Amino acid sequence: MLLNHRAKPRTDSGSVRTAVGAVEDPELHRGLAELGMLRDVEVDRKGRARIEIALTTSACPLRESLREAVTNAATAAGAAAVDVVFSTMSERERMELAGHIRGEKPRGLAERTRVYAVASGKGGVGKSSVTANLAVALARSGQRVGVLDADVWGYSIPHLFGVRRNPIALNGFMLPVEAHGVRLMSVGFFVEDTEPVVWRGPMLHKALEQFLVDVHWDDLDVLLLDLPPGTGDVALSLLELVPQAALLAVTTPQPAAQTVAARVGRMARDQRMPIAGVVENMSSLVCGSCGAATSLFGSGGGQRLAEELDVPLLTQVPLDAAMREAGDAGIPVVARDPDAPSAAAVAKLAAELPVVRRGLAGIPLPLSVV
Ligand SMILES: Nc1ncnc2c1ncn2[C@@H]1O[C@H](COP(=O)(O)OP(=O)(O)OP(=O)(O)O)[C@@H](O)[C@H]1O
Repeated sequence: MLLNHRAKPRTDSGSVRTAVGAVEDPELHRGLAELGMLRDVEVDRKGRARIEIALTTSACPLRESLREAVTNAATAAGAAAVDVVFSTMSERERMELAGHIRGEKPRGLAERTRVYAVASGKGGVGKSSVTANLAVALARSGQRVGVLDADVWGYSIPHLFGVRRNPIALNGFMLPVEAHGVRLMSVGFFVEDTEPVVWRGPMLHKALEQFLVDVHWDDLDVLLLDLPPGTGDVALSLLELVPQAALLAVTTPQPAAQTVAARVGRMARDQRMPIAGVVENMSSLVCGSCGAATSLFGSGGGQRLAEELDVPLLTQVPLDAAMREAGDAGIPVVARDPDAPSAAAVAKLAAELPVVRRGLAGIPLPLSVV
């Protein structure tokens, strides 16, 4: 009697399909099968898999990271070799996908999202660096975090996160760009670095509104708003658009910085915006070899501002070359060098960030009755 000794296939198309279907799209945060992005899956007798993935756009910037995730999932399911081929969704399929996403959850911000407006009296005190690092630290603690770069003239969030690409647009809404586990939206994604951006009042308000409403933030735990320095139109527009926001005031220890930061604090008070606390940045310079601390910008500014506003001084971030280098490299220091003194100070801020809610009594809400 002849026995069939042919080896059993290592896997089959059903197992590979199940494994790959569960791979999450990096920006839509749903499985590829659910999103209708997983098309043909063929596995030959030798266990070689050919997998077709339909992208939302042919210029999808996440093509390579998807290829890697799909290959890993198929390999884990037993495929001996994996060939990932990409196609592009038709307009109709994109509309269906948009409807599916929109139908599940409302666009814009979820009601439960905690919003912090990070503000400073003047430029250059490290407001954007604090925002970027706080966001990464919160994301690393397991929270869903977004950053809206509302510093519309001096946007630096794309640079600090090392990303610059157009967000994917899906029939009437945009997906935030994701980096280091944080969802980002910035004017900087739409313009060339050297291009001047000119805003006129109503246009500015409209753009901020779009960034809040037409972006699929998708049920964030925390949204950080990186405000332009000072007390200008952007701050006022955002207060109107996001009435639940709380202020996080960033200052250096210098008396001059503290005085102008106090103005921002008073503006918040006038608008009945709660103040979560004060962050003192560039506090002291710690010598790498001997550990001695030098107060380059003086001392006590953060504490005085906290007392003046009657809120806690949440953390003191030292002047740290690691923070500057990380910013220049486009990798926030919390991710690049978590043991650096500046990273530790921001991690403390993330761990102790107070939850504050504004009492909405007596405040006109941007709602209309239909
Ligand atoms: N704690 C720190 N130690 C060392 N360098 C820092 C620190 N904080 C910020 N910097 C550096 O200072 C510069 C200004 O920081 P950043 O852009 O975050 O300030 P900003 O207040 O947001 O400025 P602007 O409002 O003008 O955009 C950057 O080069 C940044 O890397």
